[in-house]
Amino acid sequence: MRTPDSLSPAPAEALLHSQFGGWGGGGADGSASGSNGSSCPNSPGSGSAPTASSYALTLTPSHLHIQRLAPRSGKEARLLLPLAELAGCSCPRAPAPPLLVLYWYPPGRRRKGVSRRRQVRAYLAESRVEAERWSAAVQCLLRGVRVSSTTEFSRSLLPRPRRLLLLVNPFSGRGQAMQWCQSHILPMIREANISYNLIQTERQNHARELIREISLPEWDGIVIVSGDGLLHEVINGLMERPDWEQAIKTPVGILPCGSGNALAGSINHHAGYDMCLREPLLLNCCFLLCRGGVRPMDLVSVTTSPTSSQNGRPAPRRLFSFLSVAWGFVSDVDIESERYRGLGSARFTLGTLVRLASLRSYKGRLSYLPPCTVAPSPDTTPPPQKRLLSRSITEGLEGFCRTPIHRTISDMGLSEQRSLREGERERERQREKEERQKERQRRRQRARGVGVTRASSLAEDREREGALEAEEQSRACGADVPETEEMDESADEGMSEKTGQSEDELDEQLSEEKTEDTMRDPGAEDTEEQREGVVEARELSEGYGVDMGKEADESEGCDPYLSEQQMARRSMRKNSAPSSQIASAFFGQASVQGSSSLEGAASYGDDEMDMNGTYFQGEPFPLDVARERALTISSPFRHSPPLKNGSLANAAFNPPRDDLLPPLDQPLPTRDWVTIEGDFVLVLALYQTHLGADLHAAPQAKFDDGLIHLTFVRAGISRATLLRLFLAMERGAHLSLSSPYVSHVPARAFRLQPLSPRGTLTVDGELVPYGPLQAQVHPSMARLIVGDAGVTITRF
Ligand SMILES: Nc1ncnc2c1ncn2[C@@H]1O[C@H](COP(=O)(O)OP(=O)(O)OP(=O)(O)O)[C@@H](O)[C@H]1O
Repeated sequence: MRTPDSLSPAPAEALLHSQFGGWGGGGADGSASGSNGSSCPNSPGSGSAPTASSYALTLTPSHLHIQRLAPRSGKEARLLLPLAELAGCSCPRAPAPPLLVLYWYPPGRRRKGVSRRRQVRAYLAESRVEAERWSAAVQCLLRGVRVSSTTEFSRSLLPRPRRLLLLVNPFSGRGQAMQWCQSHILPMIREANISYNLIQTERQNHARELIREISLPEWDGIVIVSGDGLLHEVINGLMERPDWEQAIKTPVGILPCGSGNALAGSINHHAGYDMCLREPLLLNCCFLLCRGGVRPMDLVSVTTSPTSSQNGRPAPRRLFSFLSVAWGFVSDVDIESERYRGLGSARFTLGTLVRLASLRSYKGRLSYLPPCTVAPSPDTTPPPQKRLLSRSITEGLEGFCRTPIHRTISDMGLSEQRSLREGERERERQREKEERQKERQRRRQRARGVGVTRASSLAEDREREGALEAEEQSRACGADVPETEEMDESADEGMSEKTGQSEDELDEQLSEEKTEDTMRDPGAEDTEEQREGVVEARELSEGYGVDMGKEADESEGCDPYLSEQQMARRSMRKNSAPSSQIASAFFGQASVQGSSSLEGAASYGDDEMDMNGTYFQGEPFPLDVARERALTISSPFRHSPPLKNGSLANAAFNPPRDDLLPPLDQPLPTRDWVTIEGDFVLVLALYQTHLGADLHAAPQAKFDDGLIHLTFVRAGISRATLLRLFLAMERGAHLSLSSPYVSHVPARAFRLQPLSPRGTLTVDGELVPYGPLQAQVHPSMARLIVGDAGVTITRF
């Protein structure tokens, strides 16, 4: 029996005080308690019986104080039972004896993976009326009913029992969902006096269809017993209803039976519990569900590339996400590790090792809108005037590790330029030129070992491209091309970003692991090591009894082991891919293939899926500068009609507008947006604290902070550093890991334009068409059942 320091409640705190007899006698401490449900006093014929013990019970708003009176009363015979650890309470009907039954789930010892234990404690009241009074009082406190020491407790004070719709995916995770329902979930839910209806899903999208149709007022909450994928269906089913505004306010909950269980990990963390997996995690989440606290949760509206034509015209798809958007390493691991599903959450560990062994990078452009800056108070110095014409330059990426850079905007601001007077333009050009020179100077210093990495600017890429092409032409004509400083530098920059001896790598090699290889070093040793890595991963997987199959890998156009020259040229061209290509993809323009593959337009409508379920584009992005400029000065999105797209297009209602984003086929606003362009190992947008139950990837996130937490890792990072990043992520300690390749920034919206022709994109772990994608947060749109921790807004 636990003996806390101050056991006796202050008299003013006491709501009820009575004497009870003992029941059952199974407790090791001699108290009348049963445990683990084997002798549940709910069933009169269960074999339990009155004992000779007697107890004094005192109920306060936060605790139940239990003092054994006989035999052996005293300090050591006291128990302080926090109501926060009770799942429920009951008074079995006649002919059962008048019992007060408490269902207590104290947390396990604070050790990783130790589960909370179920204990049933029963006390025999003098009369049924007394037992019911106590039961009502405890339930009032558990349900948040306002009470005081003068309250006359009775059943009539209680709100009606809660009703939950449980949706179970029997195939999630390792296929244990139904078994865990029987053994853990349903017993606890019954003890909490919750009514439920359980439906097993029969196929993908079954839950989504169901949620679109059902009458929602009948339910106090929709709870999925599965992984995150099924909740994604439910959220989207709710958003596809004509009454979506009301429907999305239905509290949703999750009982983790999947492989990743990211949202469950976030709920577990929010409640203040230690990280755990499998049954301990399930018990924690089920317990929190029974407690019933509800919080607002942000949703992120994601617009993806179209997959199919509607009336001959491809339309973008829109969906709602509660967890993440991933591109590169994270989504690759997620999708490719499907084949190891039998391993449960270990599938991600294995998938990570396999992907690390053959690390890929992807070209692309990431633009994001940082959170609003706080309006300056009158006495503060006004912020420096924004540069009117700026470029997509990212300086000092190491600074990104902690602070967002807000000042960088795209170079597509032709509409802004128009408003400049001639003189201003001239001064601006001059300033730009000076800045470019300074930048070159800085880069030279960095290349000597003290620098930081940078993203290539669109304008500079074009410059380089032009210079390179001119050089090529001259060479083709047999001309002797003078190697000016400008040319040297451009080529050098271009090459340095593409080769194993990049300035960034120099940094990292110098600072942390001089002997380590980097992923894009084309050297023979590197390739050898990669092969070894694959072999190791294969051996590991064989150890698990898993057939790894053939790696889907290294498609044309993104082979990291091309010659330096090829790499530099190819990437220069692709980095310059403009937003016009998105437009042409949507509207089928410029679909004619030119003689050069670079002149054709990519068509997202032609997305294909390979054997691994990976979407890829048939063609790389071509460059169409004229079209891009035309689009750049087109009208801003604010005047455009609300999006009507994807599965929501046919509905006779308006889904919430993405007011921060233009349509996907139009350029982003020039103000406030930051654009980073180059080679990425991964881009991850997360809005929960956890990416998996054991991956604390965004410790700073809150359910309703109105933020998307972006993490991006740029090419050049070594495998060792990437592995360290993921290992540190388990503890949420990765934010302090300093690498110039790793950046963490908050955002309200972002756009991702993959420029590599092949890759995987996932939303909440579900595969979506590969191609441009954009997203915007909609703060506090949904409601999540999270239990008691934090500020409880309401109870369901
Ligand atoms: N009865 C079913 N049969 C086949 N697929 C289903 C069924 N019910 C749901 N699905 C789909 O299965 C996919 C995976 O489900 P879910 O995410 O719940 O499990 P998981 O992948 O094991 O977990 P996690 O997403 O946490 O890794 C989802 O896309 C979901 O839509």
